[in-house]
Amino acid sequence: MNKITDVVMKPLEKSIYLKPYTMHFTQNGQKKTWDLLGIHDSVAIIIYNKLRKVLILVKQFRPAVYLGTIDPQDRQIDHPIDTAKYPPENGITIELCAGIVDKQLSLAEIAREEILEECGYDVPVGSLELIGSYRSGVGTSASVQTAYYCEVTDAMKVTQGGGTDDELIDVVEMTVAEVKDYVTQRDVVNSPPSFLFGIYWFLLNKSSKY
Ligand SMILES: Nc1ncnc2c1ncn2[C@@H]1O[C@H](COP(=O)(O)OP(=O)(O)O[C@H]2O[C@H](CO)[C@@H](O)[C@H](O)[C@H]2O)[C@@H](O)[C@H]1O
Ligand SMILES: [Mg+2]
Repeated sequence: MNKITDVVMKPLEKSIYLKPYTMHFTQNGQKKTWDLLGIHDSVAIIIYNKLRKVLILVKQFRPAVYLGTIDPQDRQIDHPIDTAKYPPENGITIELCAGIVDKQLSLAEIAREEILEECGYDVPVGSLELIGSYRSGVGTSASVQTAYYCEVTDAMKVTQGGGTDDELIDVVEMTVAEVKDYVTQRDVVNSPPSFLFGIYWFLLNKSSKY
């Protein structure tokens, strides 16, 4: 996919993607604090190619997932990460096509753009079926993610996809049987809860129709 080298952790200085805070509050008269990260809202799309009966998914290297595979004593600031001991491939996930809400467009328009940029399908915005919105996390960061369902055909495929600018994304196709095996495996599923939600939503609401 792509070769990851020269990995080293540095302290966060400033970021346009996340804002660290401590919230101070009083609950039932008791003073408390909670450490938090402010992050963007997002959209995610379950894409089904109805002609070839495959789900269209994305595979990419996720630094946060990779970090989670590294023992705390081996990820100290300014100490190079041993990529022989911790293979970067362990940071590669399978996910729904998804993107952050960072433009003045409707959520459905942002979803349409992500489908085109990441997966290469040019879909009419009206073909997106709204599934619903939920909290992306509740511990240290929480934003709203809105999920859509979209059916595509090969005639809508206009590019290879793969993301924009410096994004490196592989488009992956999985049959319903393959995705069922993937989400029910005993090993850790290297995918976020939003992916599991989307796949189970599809299996419950759509897959029996095909
Ligand atoms: N912390 C960071 N540091 C540096 N660059 C960053 C960054 N966050 C974003 N970026 C940049 O912005 C781009 C954002 O990509 P997307 O809009 O496709 O969102 P993404 O799929 O990562 O997350 C969406 O999809 C996944 C689900 O698969 C959700 O977990 C997530 O909340 C949602 O926003 C990245 O490719 C990168 O260039
Ligand atoms: Mg994305």
